[in-house]
Amino acid sequence: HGNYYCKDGKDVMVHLFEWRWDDIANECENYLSKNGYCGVQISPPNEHRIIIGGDGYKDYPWYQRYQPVSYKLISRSGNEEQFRNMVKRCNDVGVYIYADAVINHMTAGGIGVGSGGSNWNGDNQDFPGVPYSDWDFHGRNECPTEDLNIHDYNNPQQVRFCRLLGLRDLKHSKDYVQEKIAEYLNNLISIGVAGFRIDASKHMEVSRIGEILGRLRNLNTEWFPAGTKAFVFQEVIDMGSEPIKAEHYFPNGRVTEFKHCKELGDVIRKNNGQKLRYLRNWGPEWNMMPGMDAIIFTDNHDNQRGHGAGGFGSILTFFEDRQYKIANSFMLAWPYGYIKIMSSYRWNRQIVDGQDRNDWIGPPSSPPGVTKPVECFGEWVCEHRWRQISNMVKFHNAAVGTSVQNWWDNGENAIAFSRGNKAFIAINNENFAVEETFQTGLPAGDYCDVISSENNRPPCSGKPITVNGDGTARVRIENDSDPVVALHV
Ligand SMILES: O=C(NCCCOc1c(-c2ccc(O)c(O)c2)oc2cc(O)cc(O)c2c1=O)[C@@H]1CCCN1C(=O)/C=C/c1ccc(O)c(O)c1
Ligand SMILES: [Ca+2]
Repeated sequence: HGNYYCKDGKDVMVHLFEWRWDDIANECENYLSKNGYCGVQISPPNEHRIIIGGDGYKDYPWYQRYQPVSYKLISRSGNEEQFRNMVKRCNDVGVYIYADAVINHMTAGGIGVGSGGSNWNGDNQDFPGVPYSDWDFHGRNECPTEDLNIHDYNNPQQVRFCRLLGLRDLKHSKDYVQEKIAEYLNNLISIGVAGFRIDASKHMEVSRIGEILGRLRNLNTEWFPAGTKAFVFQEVIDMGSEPIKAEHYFPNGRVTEFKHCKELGDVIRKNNGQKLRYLRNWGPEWNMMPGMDAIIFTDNHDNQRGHGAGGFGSILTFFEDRQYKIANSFMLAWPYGYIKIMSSYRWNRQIVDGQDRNDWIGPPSSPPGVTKPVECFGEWVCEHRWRQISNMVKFHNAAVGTSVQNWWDNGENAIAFSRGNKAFIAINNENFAVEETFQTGLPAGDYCDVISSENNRPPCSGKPITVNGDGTARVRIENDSDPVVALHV
């Protein structure tokens, strides 16, 4: 489904996790459109539950956005008018919006009022804001477990038809349910949204997702060519140990490749004695899905908090900034998959017995529960603005369509390669500096290392690099906080 994915060879997306719509609109105009980004994954725009844990603990957790109350466009990120404004302003500068579609479920048990003022009652599965009623959800007829919750991820029937952590599970076999979901997604499309992340796809049957996608209209011709279909990627957390596989979902569109972030984290952390030179055959030979089907990332909103594959031992995050820059530099330099850069907010991580006690904490807010405007590099990490990452997006765009050539490694944890005659990168994950004369594949001339410099050509605010007539260059890669050197035309 959907082949629309930006244009002019750009294809890097950023997940502006928990950002407000007004702030995203500003970021599209002021930064993303000027730095080679072409897509934004936004937090779920629909009305959601407001979770108060009580006595200040677990109040307004980030995952309240993943408990829908209705499909009204009123959430912690803003109202419908602000949403429309954001989509228009971003589309007008060629940065497209991919909405996080939470369509497997509604809230868990309990009752309350959602972020848009709609009443909801999870106990008797009544969501008047849609409306959904009891018969729109899976029950004893479909789910085999006593408490209607998922207990066994090796049982596809439980995974699809029982409740994920008590979340009321929509019955997608019903025409009405498919109609309401399609109505929601088509509303987003008519506003100008370019595609969707289908949340918790593992918990829906492939065919039902396909039927829902079959009900979608083509993209809005104010910004997209007539007949363009939504770009869809499905979240399927598949680390290879469960019967439900990512490739089952290929007929519907692309799929998140969670093996990517775990394996890359393990290599860069040197887990089990792994070496950077192992990345020479990075891609399907590492048991990952074909690049054309893969949405890849170094971390995401869930596993950056220690959940999911590998816990804290594998996934790299902004907390591990030196290794994180290596991971993102490599990901952006290597020709595999569709890349999604994570952009986070800071929280007070407190790992106790392998679990972050604060893994629930929501975005910066004042008063509690009301998200603050974004200020990069303070409470908002803005990884996508880090020079070492955003300049590598430009590297990625300059290298589009070229293959890996001139691979070099020192047998251990220092590697280098070029991308055709467009770009060259050297990465040093040793604990000593590396200095070599490399074949860069680049035309002779003066370049700037884009990891330390703003520009790729002189005048250089960082390291100048001269490429000789034979394409070689003498390069020294420190083992400091920026252990990468990258050049591109
Ligand atoms: O301990 C938790 N969850 C139990 C582990 C199951 O994790 C969840 C998974 C999940 C995890 C691993 C899998 O292999 C899998 O198929 C599904 O997907 C979700 C998707 C949602 O839309 C809403 C959710 O609450 C969840 C969820 O709880 C905490 C507290 C509640 C939310 N949560 C969380 O940890 C929330 C996690 C979360 C939320 C949104 C996501 O898109 C996501 O991928 C994970
Ligand atoms: Ca389900």
